[in-house]
Amino acid sequence: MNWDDTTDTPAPERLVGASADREDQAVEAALRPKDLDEFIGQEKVREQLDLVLRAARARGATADHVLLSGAPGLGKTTLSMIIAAEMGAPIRITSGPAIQHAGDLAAILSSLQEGEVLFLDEIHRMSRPAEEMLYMAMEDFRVDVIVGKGPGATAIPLELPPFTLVGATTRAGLLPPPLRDRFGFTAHMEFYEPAELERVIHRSAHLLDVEIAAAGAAEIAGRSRGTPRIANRLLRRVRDYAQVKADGVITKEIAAAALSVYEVDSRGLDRLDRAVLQALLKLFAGGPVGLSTLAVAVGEERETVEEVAEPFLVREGLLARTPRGRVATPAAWAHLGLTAPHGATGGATGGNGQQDLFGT
Ligand SMILES: Nc1ncnc2c1ncn2[C@@H]1O[C@H](COP(=O)(O)OP(=O)(O)OP(=O)(O)O)[C@@H](O)[C@H]1O
Repeated sequence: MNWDDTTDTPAPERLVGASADREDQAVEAALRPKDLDEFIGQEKVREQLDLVLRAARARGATADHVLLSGAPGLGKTTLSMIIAAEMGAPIRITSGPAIQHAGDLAAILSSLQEGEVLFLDEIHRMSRPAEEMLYMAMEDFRVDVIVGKGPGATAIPLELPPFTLVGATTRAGLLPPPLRDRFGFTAHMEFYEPAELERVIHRSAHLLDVEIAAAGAAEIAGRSRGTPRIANRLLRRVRDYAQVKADGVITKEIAAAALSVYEVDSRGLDRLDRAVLQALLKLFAGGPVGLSTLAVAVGEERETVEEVAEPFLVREGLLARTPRGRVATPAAWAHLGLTAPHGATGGATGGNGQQDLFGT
């Protein structure tokens, strides 16, 4: 496998952050499923992809270009490697931010072997000229390399061997339609169900040679935010705790105790998520409150609250973004074990699910 990615390794992140930190990158290779049968969940995507790949193999052809969209850590890189493995093809890995000039892309494309899989992560972040070069490469397996500058510049056509582009994006909506249309198969990856994450955790525990009880895996799965990468990361932290504080076996109690040390609660909220909810409930009676005011109250940047904490709180149904500001839902009061003050705009009558939240 070839790594062309020259972007910086991201700094270590929150324990429940979905992007890969350095430790993830070091261990993930060992935990990646190697073929479609080993890949857990995403049934529809697997079934459809299986058909696409089998048909291409039967024709002796290169597989169609594939676009994978979905949040970080759901298995896009893993699937691209599986596509290459299933096609018996080598894979080259790069990313949109690493391709700033059309020449960068031309260099990669012109060195591809026949049938090779080119994985382009964060394809929505590629520069415009590179993107335009990619259109022709995808469609005609040809690029025009521009030599020289100004009026004397000439385009030299360069034939490419047939290849399969696997593009990955967290933001499919940001892709220009001409690019989106050139993919023969598009798959959207969903967040995983807790039962699927339990299977991911059991599989990883087996590979890491860690003993884990079913209830221990369920405890970790429930806190993993629907994301295999987070499940694997939490498993490693729980393994440390089990090794230091117990006999190395992960039980439900050990998992819960370990994750409370790391301040990851029963729904996967961390310190920042809870600070935002607590401020919203305790200082602003559940809202509505403006984002900037909320950010000042928790001592964080506005962007941090908006981009780091809020998406998961919204997805979990704990916080709503309304035109009048941020509002806590009844589930938020219940989750923090608080009772809404009578008459609070974002108010509920407590943790019993009765509420008049949007009735005002
Ligand atoms: N379906 C799955 N079954 C088992 N393990 C999985 C699955 N999906 C992902 N994983 C594990 O989760 C980790 C992260 O997966 P991967 O790197 O493929 O995510 P990604 O979507 O490419 O993330 P990013 O968008 O940050 O590049 C890997 O270690 C992989 O082993």
